[in-house]
Amino acid sequence: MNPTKTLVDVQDLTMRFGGLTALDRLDMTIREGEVLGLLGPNGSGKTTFFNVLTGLYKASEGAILYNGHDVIGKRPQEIYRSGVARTFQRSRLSLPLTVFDNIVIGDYQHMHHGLVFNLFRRKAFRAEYDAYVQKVRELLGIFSPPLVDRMFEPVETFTMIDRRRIEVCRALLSRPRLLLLDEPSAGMTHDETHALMGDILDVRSKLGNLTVVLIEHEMNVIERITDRCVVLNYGKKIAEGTYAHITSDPAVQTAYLGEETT
Ligand SMILES: Nc1ncnc2c1ncn2[C@@H]1O[C@H](COP(=O)(O)OP(=O)(O)OP(=O)(O)O)[C@@H](O)[C@H]1O
Repeated sequence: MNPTKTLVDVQDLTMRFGGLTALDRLDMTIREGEVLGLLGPNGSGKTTFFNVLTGLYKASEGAILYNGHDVIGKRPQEIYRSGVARTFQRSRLSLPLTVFDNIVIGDYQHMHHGLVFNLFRRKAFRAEYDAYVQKVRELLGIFSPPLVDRMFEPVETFTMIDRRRIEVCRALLSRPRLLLLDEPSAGMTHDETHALMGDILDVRSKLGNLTVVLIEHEMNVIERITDRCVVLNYGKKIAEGTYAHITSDPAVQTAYLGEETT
């Protein structure tokens, strides 16, 4: 891990939806190993940036160089396989399914699934299944040990914070190099958020080479866990730097409050 190395280089990135410009000639970098906060008022383009970076949307103009290669035009699975994983603002868990099923679902393209494979290669299927059980057990053991013994229980029996943990584990299953977290604290109490952020910092130090970009409205979370922040407004970058730097920036205060504060 090299904290001065640029992992993602965003160049002149523009995303238009009809007449609306959600990202407007955005230039920014994500450094290897950092926790970067992506901030901005509602509708400023934060989630759109994640959607472009993960291949869900194709940018109108510009480039995103991830590890030196432009991801624009690549399929989401290709980008995922190259080491970019994410969580979503709204929960995407299937509540009746177990923790295990929910975690491996994200990785299903790697599995040799399919009727023919299952029918004629039962042993191979069993071996693959067992390997996944082992992988999930290991990951839960690192990220959230109390969940290990409950990995075959349905997600609907878990608390909100555990559900969020399960979503983060799903994103971590592929052992990504870049983890994108879209408002992980949404719908949780202050204490739950505090605990989840502690887990994320913890897993980062245990897994080693992991870069994190965090979209978050809770400023105390941003202050606690980010190394650097980028602030967007109307799809443009209006500030960049440490938490102390960006919160004292008049342009940021204006964007959030509608007027400058002293
Ligand atoms: N698929 C889409 N089609 C049309 N407009 C979209 C689409 N996705 C996003 N937008 C618009 O792009 C702008 C940026 O949205 P985006 O969701 O990226 O903002 P955000 O900063 O993540 O906001 P929030 O903090 O509320 O989640 C908004 O005006 C939004 O309505």
